Amino acid sequence: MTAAFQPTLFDSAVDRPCFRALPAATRAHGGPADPGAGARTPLADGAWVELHPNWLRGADELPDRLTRTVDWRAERRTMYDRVVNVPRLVRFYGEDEPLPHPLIAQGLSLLSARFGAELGEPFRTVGMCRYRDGSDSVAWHGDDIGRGRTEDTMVAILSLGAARTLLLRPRRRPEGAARSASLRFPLGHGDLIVMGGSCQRTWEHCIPKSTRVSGPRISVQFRPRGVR
Ligand SMILES: O=C(O)CCC(=O)C(=O)O
Ligand SMILES: [Fe+2]
Repeated sequence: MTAAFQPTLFDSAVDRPCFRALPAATRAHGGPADPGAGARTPLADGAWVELHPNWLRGADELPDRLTRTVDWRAERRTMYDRVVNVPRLVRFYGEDEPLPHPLIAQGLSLLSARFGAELGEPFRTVGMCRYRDGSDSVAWHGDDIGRGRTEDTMVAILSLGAARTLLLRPRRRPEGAARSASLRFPLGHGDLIVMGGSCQRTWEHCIPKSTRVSGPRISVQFRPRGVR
């Protein structure tokens, strides 16, 4: 008997993209060093993070589709006295702007349904980054342009395509102390990470460059009004 690949009814059902229901928040025990999957991990200074692996399942064609259909923008930024290329492509969809795919719109409303009551408002904007390869990255920062600088908020990120690692570290560093190790969140295709509480102003996150990246990645960031 040959071991040829035979798609089954079950496979085709799995192939249809669908969002997994997000479990109600449960608190992880053991503190920040143990970010348990699906659980809310409290971090120092009123920040927290939730990781939901495989939130979006079966959307294998979505990264290519977005790559082709989104009008990606290359940005340039002044760093000290030089103008440099931002090492990723971006596209920001403001409130009420048509979103580039129905799954992105569905994700936005599912996040609002799940977190809106606690957040006190819906998610409204969608930012997207395209990391073409392991030399694309985003440097340490908090999403603190706007309300994230002064208020608690939430930023939810859906990761598509190649796996990349998101790092988180506290901004505060006791005088003279070495920086504590950053927390590592490996994000694969379909995974969701939600940063909440004071995370954008008391912690920083980044996607470091890596030589061990298997291809392009797109991140989809869902934010409430006035957070960027
Ligand atoms: O690509 C990611 O997962 C992070 C993107 C990010 O932090 C941002 O655009 O503010
Ligand atoms: Fe960010």
